[in-house]
Amino acid sequence: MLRAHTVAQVRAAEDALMRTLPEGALMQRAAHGLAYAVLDFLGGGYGAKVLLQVGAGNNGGDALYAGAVLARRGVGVEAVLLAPERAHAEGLAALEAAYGRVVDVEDAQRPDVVVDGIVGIGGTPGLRPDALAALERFSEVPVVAVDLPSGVDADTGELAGPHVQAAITVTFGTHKVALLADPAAAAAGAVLLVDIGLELPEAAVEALQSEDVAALLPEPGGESQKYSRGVVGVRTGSERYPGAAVLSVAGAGCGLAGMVRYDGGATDQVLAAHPETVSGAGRVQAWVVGSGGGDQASDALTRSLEDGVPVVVDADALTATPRPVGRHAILTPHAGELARMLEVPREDVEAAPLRHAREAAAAYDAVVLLKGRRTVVAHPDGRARINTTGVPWLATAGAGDVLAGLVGALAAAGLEPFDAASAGAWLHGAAATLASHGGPLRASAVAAALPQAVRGLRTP
Ligand SMILES: NC(=O)C1=CN([C@@H]2O[C@H](COP(=O)(O)OP(=O)(O)OC[C@H]3O[C@@H](n4cnc5c(N)ncnc54)[C@H](OP(=O)(O)O)[C@@H]3O)[C@@H](O)[C@H]2O)[C@@H](O)CC1
Ligand SMILES: [K+]
Repeated sequence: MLRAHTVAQVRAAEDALMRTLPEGALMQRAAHGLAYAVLDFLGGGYGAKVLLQVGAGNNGGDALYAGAVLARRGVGVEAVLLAPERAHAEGLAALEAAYGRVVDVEDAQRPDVVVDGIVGIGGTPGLRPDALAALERFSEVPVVAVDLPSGVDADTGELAGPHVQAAITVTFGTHKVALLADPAAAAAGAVLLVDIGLELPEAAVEALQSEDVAALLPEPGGESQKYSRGVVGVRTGSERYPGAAVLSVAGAGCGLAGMVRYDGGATDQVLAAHPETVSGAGRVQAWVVGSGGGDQASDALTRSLEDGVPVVVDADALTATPRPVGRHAILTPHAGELARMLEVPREDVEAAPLRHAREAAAAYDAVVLLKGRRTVVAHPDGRARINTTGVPWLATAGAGDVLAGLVGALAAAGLEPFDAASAGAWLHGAAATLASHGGPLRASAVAAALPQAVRGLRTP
């Protein structure tokens, strides 16, 4: 499991650890990790040039100490001090002892890499004009961010004005929430975690990794039969929108549940595309409702909720969902749908997906899966997971139908709604990566790649 913590949690863990260590030891661990990450990024030290952007706090201290390590490895290191009187004194002395140079920004040479040590977890969101001006001098040069891309809100992943856009972020001790949650996570680039020995409490936000998903997936045994593996019922699509039914049944038919039952208005098309589907009402262990259901979606939702089994609620059924609906429901909106459900502008949801997913989970007392580049799964008890698999090509019509069906199959197989939603999002993204091969994809190809994504988890 990849874990992200809040600033308060990191501060408490740092304080506890610092009491047991010699002064400055933690910063040395951080700075060495940072320096070696920069060397890797540069592909070697000699002849390379690095410019440090150094703020007034310990984030700048990390950059200065790392600069000293780099300078001793043959890198030409220059440092711009944004607050010269308050720059980390020992870090600055270390840099100068290694023949690094302090320069005014207009005198700096064009570097191969800019190191962003402007602010870390002590920063307020946004960038001050002097920092912005210093960054703009070499705006085309890749940035390695120290701990966080400066300017983002560490605890929420929200933005408040200008911020650093990093190629990589080297973070210390644990991931910060902003490194997982969009829109800030999109500013972090690839994230490298340097272990500095912190003992941390339960995470504020998690991201499932392949081994977590593998451990959650159902495992058929010799005794298994189709009913014991779970039946997933699908009430999506209509005569007018048969495609939604075909695609959600394709997701539900990923093979992780024992059987798919279709009980909607596009039976002929579903059976033609997926002959293994059983048609008509009957007992199921989870329902999938909403997508392409048009006017009948609300009725399908009501009937499905009456069964008391988990219900995946998508698209047309979302606005008809009672508030609260209860914890057997898994709501799967995209930003526009969540905006309508919460009666807020869509841009507000896009600017703060984690916050809005949590608000909706609390308001509906249900698991909410908010689709996006970084899909958020929020539990009404406050837990949240963020999905990191997938490719931009996955933003395509019908992909959400496949996801709803897949999550339904996992719930029918016995996963808790929170696990079904987050494992479903992970597999959906992994299947999209396989289907894409770096190029465009169709939603049906994502569904077709699901067994391969599952197989990939099982191969040692
Ligand atoms: N603690 C530890 O053991 C370890 C900590 N480590 C490192 O320390 C970092 C935290 O350091 P920190 O607490 O000194 O705060 P930090 O992020 O440098 O920023 C505070 C300074 O920035 C300024 N400032 C604020 N907002 C700003 C803005 N928008 N734009 C511009 N400036 C702004 C603010 O100035 P002021 O508001 O006072 O003018 C203040 O002086 C952490 O992220 C990690 O990198 C590692 O070495 C591992 C061990
Ligand atoms: K930074």
